[in-house]
Amino acid sequence: MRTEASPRAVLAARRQFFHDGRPEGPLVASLLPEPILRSWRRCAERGLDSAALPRLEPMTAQELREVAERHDKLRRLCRPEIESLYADAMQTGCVVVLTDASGLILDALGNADFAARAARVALRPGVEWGEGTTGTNAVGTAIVEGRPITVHGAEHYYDPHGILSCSAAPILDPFGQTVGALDLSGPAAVDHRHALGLVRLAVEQIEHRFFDEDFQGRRVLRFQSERELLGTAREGILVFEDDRLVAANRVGLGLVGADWSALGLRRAGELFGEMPRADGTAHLMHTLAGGSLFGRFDGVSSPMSRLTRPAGGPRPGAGPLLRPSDREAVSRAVRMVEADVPVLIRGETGTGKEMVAHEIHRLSERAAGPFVAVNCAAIPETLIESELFGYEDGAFTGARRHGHKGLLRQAEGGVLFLDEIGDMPLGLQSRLLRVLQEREVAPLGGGRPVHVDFALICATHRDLRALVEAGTFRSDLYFRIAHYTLELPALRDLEDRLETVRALWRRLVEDERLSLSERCEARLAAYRWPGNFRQLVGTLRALAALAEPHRPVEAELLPPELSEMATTRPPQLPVAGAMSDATLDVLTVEAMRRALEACGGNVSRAARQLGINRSTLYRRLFNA
Ligand SMILES: Nc1ncnc2c1ncn2[C@@H]1O[C@H](COP(=O)(O)OP(=O)(O)OP(=O)(O)O)[C@@H](O)[C@H]1O
Repeated sequence: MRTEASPRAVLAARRQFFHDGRPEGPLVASLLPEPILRSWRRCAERGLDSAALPRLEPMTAQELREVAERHDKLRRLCRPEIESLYADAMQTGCVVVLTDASGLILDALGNADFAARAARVALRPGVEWGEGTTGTNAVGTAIVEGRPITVHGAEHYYDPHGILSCSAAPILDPFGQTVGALDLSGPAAVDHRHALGLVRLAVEQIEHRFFDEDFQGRRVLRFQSERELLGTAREGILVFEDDRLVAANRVGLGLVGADWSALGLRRAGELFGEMPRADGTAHLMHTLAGGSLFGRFDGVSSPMSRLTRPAGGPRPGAGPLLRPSDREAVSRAVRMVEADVPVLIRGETGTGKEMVAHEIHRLSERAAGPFVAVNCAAIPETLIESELFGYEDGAFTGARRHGHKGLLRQAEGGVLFLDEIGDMPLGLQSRLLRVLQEREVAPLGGGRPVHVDFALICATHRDLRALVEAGTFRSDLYFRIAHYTLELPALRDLEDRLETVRALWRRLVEDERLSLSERCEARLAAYRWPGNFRQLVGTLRALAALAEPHRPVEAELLPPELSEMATTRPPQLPVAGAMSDATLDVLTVEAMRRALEACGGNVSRAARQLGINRSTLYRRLFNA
C-alpha cells in the first residue's frame, strides 16, 4: 500500500501542509503517499492541531477490564498471532498492539524499553487511537481506509508521534465488519520494512480462524487455485445458507471476483458451474467466469438453526460508513444505551438511522440480545397497540384469537428500535411513556403486567419539538426519549462528500481493479442526493456492476440528469389514485431495482430477465 517517501521529503511536505498553510502545495501531493495525505486532510478538516498534544481520555483500570471482557472473543482469536508477533517484537524493539473497531487499545505487548517510550505518547491499553482523536496513525487510518497501512515517523499527524513507525491492518469478521486492528509499532529511527507484511499475514490467519469457531456444521466451501493451499489461511472461504452466500473471507471473495455486497444476495449457482459434493474431499470445480479451482465442501445446513449475524448487526458488507465525528457520537450513544438512557436518532430519509441503530446495538453490551425494529409509520394505527404491547389469549377473535407476546417483550434483553416515532398516535404515546417509567407491559385483554428489560432507540425524520408545540407529540414522552440526540446530517451537507463517495466505493467494491474516474467522483460529490446514503449506495452499486477492471468508470456513464437534478427539487412520490405516468414510472423502476438485486447486481442478467436491453435498464435506474 505504502509508496515510499523519504523522511526528508515528508518533512518538506509537512512544512508546506502545516506551517506554510499550503495544504494543496505541489510538494504535499507529490511527496506524500496518498492515504497519508487523505488522512491529514481529514484531520485538518476536523480542526486537529498537529503541534498540540492529542486530547486523550485514558480509561480507568476497571473500565479497561470491562472493555477487555467485552472483547474476549477477539482477544482469544488473536492470541496465537499476538504471541508469535510478540517474539518478533521483542527482538526488533517493537510492540504488538490489538485494538477494537474504534481503535481503542486492548493489548500492547513487546519490548519493554520501547513500550515505556511508547507509553509516553500514550500507545498503551485503554487509550483510543482512532484517527478522529489521535490524528493520522496506522491503527486509526487503517480502520478508516479499510486496508493495511504503514505510518512512519513524521507522517503521523501529531508531532510527538513522529518517534513511531507503525504498521496496522484492520481485522474483518466473516460478514465484512471491522472488529478490530492489529498493529506492530517500533521506533521511527529503525527500519521495520517487514512489519506490514507480518501484520497482514497475521490478520489473514486471524480472519481465517473466525470460521473454525462460528461456522461448525455449516455449508462451508474452502477453495483455491492450488490444491496445496487448501487448509491454509490462504484458502478462500464462502459460507452458504439455503444456497445463498452469507459469509466469506477476503480471499474467497477475491477468487470469485465479488465483494462484500455479494453477501446475502449471490447464490452458489451464480458463482460456480457446479458445487462439489459435500464429502469433505477436494474436487476440481469451475467458476462461471471460467476459472478452475480446487474446492472442498464441508457440513450441511441445518434448517432449524438459521445463521444470523452475531449480535444481529446490519446486513454484511453494508454496515454504516461512519465519519470520525459520527463514530464518536455512536460511541457515546453506546454508553447511553448501556446506562439505559434512551437515544434519539434524527435525520432525513436514507441518512442511515436504522443502520446506525443496528451499529449501536452491535457495539453495546446488549449485542447478544435481540434487536427489534418497529416502524411506527408502517403499522396500521389499529394494529400498532396490539403489536407493540401484545395481547392475551381470547383478547381478539378470528386469526388473532391466540395470544401474542408483543414486540416490547420480544426485545427483552436487547434493543427496541422505534422508527418514525413522530408518527406514533397520541394515545399510544401515553402507554409507551408508562412502560418506560414503570418498566412493565400489560398485554391487551387484562393480562398481568410483565417486567421488561430493553434499551430504547428511537428515530425520526421530523422535528419532534415542533410536533410537541403543535400538540401532536407528548412533551413528557419527548423529554423521556430525547436525552441524547444523535443528528445524522443530510449527504448534501457533508463537507467531505468527495471523501464519502470514495470511502463508500471502497467499502462496496472490494475488487481493487474497479475504480471511478476523478470526473465521475466529482459529479457524484456535487450532486444533492435527496435520497441521501440510500440513493448514493444504490448508484455506486449500479456503477460497480458496469465497471470493468483497470478502466475507471467515466462520468459519461452518468446520465446528465444526475447533475441537473442537483438544482431541482427532489422528485415527489405520486399520490394514491389513478395510475398516473409518474406512478407507472415509480413501479417500473422499483421492478428494475428488484430484478437487479435478485440477480446479485448483474445488470446483463437482470436486463435479460426483464426482457429489455442493458442500456435501457441502466438509464432507467439512473433516471429514477
Ligand atoms: N452510513 C452509511 N454507510 C453506508 N451505507 C449507508 C449508510 N447510511 C445509509 N446507508 C445505505 O442506505 C440504506 C438506508 O439506510 P437506513 O434504512 O438506515 O436509513 P434511514 O435513515 O433509517 O432511512 P428511512 O428514514 O427512510 O427509514 C442502507 O440500506 C444502506 O445501503
